[in-house]
Amino acid sequence: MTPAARVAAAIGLLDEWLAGAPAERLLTNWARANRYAGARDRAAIRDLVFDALRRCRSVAALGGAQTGRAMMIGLMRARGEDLNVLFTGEGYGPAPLCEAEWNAGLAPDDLPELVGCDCPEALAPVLRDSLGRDFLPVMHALQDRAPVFLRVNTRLASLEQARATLAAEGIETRSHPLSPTALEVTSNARRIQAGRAFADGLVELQDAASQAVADMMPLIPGGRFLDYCAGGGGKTLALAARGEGAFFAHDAAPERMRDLPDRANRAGVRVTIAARPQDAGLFDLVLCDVPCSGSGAWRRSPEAKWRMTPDDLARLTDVQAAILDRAAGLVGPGGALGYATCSLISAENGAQIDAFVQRNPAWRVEAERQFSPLEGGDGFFAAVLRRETGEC
Ligand SMILES: C[S@@+](CC[C@H](N)C(=O)[O-])C[C@H]1O[C@@H](n2cnc3c(N)ncnc32)[C@H](O)[C@@H]1O
Repeated sequence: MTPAARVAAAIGLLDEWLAGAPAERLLTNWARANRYAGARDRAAIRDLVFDALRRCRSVAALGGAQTGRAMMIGLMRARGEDLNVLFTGEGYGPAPLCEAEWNAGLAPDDLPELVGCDCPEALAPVLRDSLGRDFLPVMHALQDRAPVFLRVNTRLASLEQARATLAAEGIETRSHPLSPTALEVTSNARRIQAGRAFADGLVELQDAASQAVADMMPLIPGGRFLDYCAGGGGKTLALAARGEGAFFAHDAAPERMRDLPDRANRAGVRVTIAARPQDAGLFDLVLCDVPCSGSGAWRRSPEAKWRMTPDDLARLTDVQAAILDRAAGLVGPGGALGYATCSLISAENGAQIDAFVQRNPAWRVEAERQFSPLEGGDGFFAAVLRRETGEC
């Protein structure tokens, strides 16, 4: 496909997204319906769609309308591309711009602040409150693609061994200060999942701040550890790679853990799926990586930024509080309760922990940390709590 034909495909997909369809499903269906498109075309179209979604407000304003076509015009304007080359109407490319389109759209310097930083209007007050002076730098950081990070499975390889195996496949990496197991991929990220290092369990795809959250969780040798909101099991595997013990994974939606047994096998660790953790005894650590706004990960999942409402946020904070209260009952004497979100919003983070301690005065905060996208990884929050009296 020509670059112009890819732009035309992205325009169609963005129109469907604006009508309410989820981006991932649209891209999958598009690939099925257009078998002539190769892997490079699919990747390029995906990048165009996601680049536009990260900057949905600003590219629509630069293009002059909230349509797929205007968003692509706006994105190309933001990139300084020549619209006469991409919008020719030749082959499968989009039609040339009409007079009105040439004149439509704001200049970059005229974008209102929230539009220019692609902040959702309804969540702007809580984001401003939560981020303080970092509000604008963080919102601007979330307009760009996230770096690709790997977690080295130090049970199977050292950082240097993993780097060498990756380099032999043309995948260049560098270490990252957020976690001693993190490698930032600097070239050929698309080769990772087909490569040896990945197939042999030496590395997993995992954001560096997500790894740092797992690093913060206290493990004791031979202990019993529960990942209470395990999802795909990224944090379960990061914990299990750190030491010996019995690792359990639970999720209210067990189908999300479908791939976890295979991933654990590949990583050389054992993870027990706990359908009813309340029947599995007490634990030395219960980690609650709770459902959240995902605001720290909006670079990876940009549509969540535009679809989340303040009501959704209020519902989520209720769920988070209920999960913490339930999980606290699964922690044994002297054990720890871990809490994590990939959120930048304090109602889901520090305020949630403060409220938990108010409801449960026997617990104290042992560690607490907000990770900012300005540090390179996703925005994450993590806290470790311990019951002071040892009673349960
Ligand atoms: C942020 S995701 C977890 C991501 C995962 N820990 C990882 O690192 O890949 C939150 C998970 O919480 C699960 N969840 C939602 N409500 C829950 C509940 N009441 N109890 C347990 N899990 C819940 C969701 O199904 C979802 O998989």
